[in-house]
Amino acid sequence: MTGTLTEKILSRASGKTVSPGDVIEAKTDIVAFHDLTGYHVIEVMEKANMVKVFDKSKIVVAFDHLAPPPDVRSAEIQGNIRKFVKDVRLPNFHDINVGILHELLIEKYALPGQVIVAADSHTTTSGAVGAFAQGMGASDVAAAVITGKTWLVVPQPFKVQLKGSPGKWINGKDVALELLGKFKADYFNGMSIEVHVDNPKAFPTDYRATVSNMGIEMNADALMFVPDSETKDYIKTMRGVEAELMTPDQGARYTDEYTIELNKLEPLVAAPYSVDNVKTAREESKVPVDQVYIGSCTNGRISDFRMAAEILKGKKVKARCIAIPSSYEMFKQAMELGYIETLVNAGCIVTYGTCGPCLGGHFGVAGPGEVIVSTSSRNFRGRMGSNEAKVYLSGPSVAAASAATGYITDPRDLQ
Ligand SMILES: CC(C)[C@H](C(=O)O)[C@@H](O)C(=O)O
Ligand code: SF4
Repeated sequence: MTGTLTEKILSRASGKTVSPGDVIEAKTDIVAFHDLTGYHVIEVMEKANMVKVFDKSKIVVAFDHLAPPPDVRSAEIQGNIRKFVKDVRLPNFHDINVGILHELLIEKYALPGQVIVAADSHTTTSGAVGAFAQGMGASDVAAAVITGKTWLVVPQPFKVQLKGSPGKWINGKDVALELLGKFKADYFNGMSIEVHVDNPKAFPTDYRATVSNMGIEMNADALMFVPDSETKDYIKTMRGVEAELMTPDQGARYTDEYTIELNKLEPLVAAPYSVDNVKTAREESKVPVDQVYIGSCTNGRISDFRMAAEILKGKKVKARCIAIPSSYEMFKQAMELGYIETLVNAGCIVTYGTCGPCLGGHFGVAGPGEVIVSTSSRNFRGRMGSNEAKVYLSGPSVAAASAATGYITDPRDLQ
């Protein structure tokens, strides 16, 4: 058999050789939920009178959407989930001070070759380390929590090849937006995207996580990076673990493929109101900006804060700027490296470990008529607050440069 990564992972997980289109039952290596959907997952289990867990060590719970609770209802929901976690004695529980679920999954749990399901669409993020990771609804996740199994349709594999090295201000977001601009938001429906990186160190795990995260915006079932030396180093550095790499076989057959020359990419944005309304940042440079958000499970990692700090060093922001590293670990690293100090001196508001403004939840909801530049995942109408707000998605360099000037700005155009 000459399998793709998708086929190899799903063959292992189902105990038989699979092909695209097969409906399979797969063993799950990690099952996860957060506060907002966890509430429903537990409700489904309770209503079915099946409050049991297939393997406590394989369940991950994190509070992020409602962290810290913005209202009484959120505090109540978190209280109920805390009680569940305590009653069932789940060891992998992360309260409001640890981070966004998807960030914690790649920092602490996900491994190449695993099957991961979680009650959140951006579960694809764990594809950054070569896991087949898919978001599911609360009932499917409840079933996986109870049985350790899930059902899947084996997707059609699509290959993306990344060649060369990206320019100074380019990161994973520009690759994700390049794919969205080229193929549009529904093209990859029923497919899994496998990204092969020619030069592993030129495209680190932080960047990969952004692309995998946006896999769901492309409608892909999964977006996995073929694990390589960079994956091994990342897992070793973050957890001290030697990861085993599962990779596609030589000669694996893909439905189609597409090559991106990283050095040709320009800083991109997705203009309102769609993730695939992609333009260069320069094309939108006349647009005045009210608020900038640097953070989320899409782009809240240390390399994002490095870029933002490099741009904002010694400057004062001209648009309100909210900056939220995606976890305690990312915040701590950013603090130790001086990035938090740089951002605070530039006039940014900084906290950590919340989804907050990404989904218009709290900590900086967009008002009517406001223009927001955000490093997060989605820009549809109403996503970050008012239906009359306009959200432009970008990577951290465009976001920070836009905060510095008060207009959408390509970082290469900064004085
Ligand atoms: C609230 C949750 C169900 C949702 C998701 O599934 O993605 C959220 O995280 C988002 O980004 O829109
Ligand atoms: S940060 Fe945004 S995209 Fe990520 S899980 Fe939270 S709401 Fe969803």
